[in-house]
Amino acid sequence: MQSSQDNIYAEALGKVADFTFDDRVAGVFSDMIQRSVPGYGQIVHSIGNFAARFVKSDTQVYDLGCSLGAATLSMRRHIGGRNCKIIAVDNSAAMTERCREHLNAYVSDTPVELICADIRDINISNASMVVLNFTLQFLPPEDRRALLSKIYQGLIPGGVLILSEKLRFDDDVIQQVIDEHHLDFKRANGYSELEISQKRSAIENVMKTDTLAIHQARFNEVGFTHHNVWFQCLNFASMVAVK
Ligand SMILES: Nc1ncnc2c1ncn2[C@@H]1O[C@H](C[S@+](CC[C@H]([NH3+])C(=O)[O-])CC(=O)[O-])[C@@H](O)[C@H]1O
Ligand SMILES: O=C(O)C(=O)Cc1ccccc1
Repeated sequence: MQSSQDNIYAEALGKVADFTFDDRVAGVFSDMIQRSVPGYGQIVHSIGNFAARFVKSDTQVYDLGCSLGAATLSMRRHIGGRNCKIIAVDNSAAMTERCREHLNAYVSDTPVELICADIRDINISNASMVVLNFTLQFLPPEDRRALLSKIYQGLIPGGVLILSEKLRFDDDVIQQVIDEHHLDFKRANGYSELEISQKRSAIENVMKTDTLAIHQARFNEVGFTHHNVWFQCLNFASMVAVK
């Protein structure tokens, strides 16, 4: 298990291709997400605490878009002895291969079923907790509501969804102020102007962010009556919804 520094966009690329979760990205993903997403470590840590409170015996737990398994590992540490299964799903083979190594590096009595599949195609049932930690933003916007509805239907009463997302803001001034602050965070973490602008070009077609109002409306549409932001740092927020 080897984790390297992200220098994917360090050299000038003639044409910047759309961002994909390929082998190169998977190899540096841990470094990339920690240097790009303020609050990521705190969110992953807190997901473990939510699991300790919400995960019920004899139920299932889902980590949708699990990447290297950070949220799965955090939850698994807190839910031993409950006869639960964690179902971790990602459609990147490069990610799931590395995720398997991470999961195998620790012992636990909670089995993890790791599936390389599209989260739009899996069944969700008997779930006491579902995590979408920075994954929904990569689905085509028109597919997001159906996924959230499937999650709502698959949760048991009292079950919880943790949804973390990069936000966009309707107010242009606020958008600019917060975006610039986020870029300062990336600069402070060692990313150059070239890396920042090439990464931006790479993700602009594949990551269509929603406003908080859109997330709230969607929660209501699919049936969640209890939901709120529980963490926000700049344009990165994590929401909790309870069935
Ligand atoms: N349709 C899809 N089906 C399955 N997986 C998908 C799909 N679309 C994207 N992915 C996967 O969603 C993950 C998003 S990263 C999640 C971080 C992780 N949750 C973490 O807590 O470290 C967030 C980021 O890179 O900002 C990638 O691994 C994709 O392959
Ligand atoms: O890098 C960024 O600016 C982001 O918005 C977050 C991100 C982090 C990791 C992969 C894709 C997007």
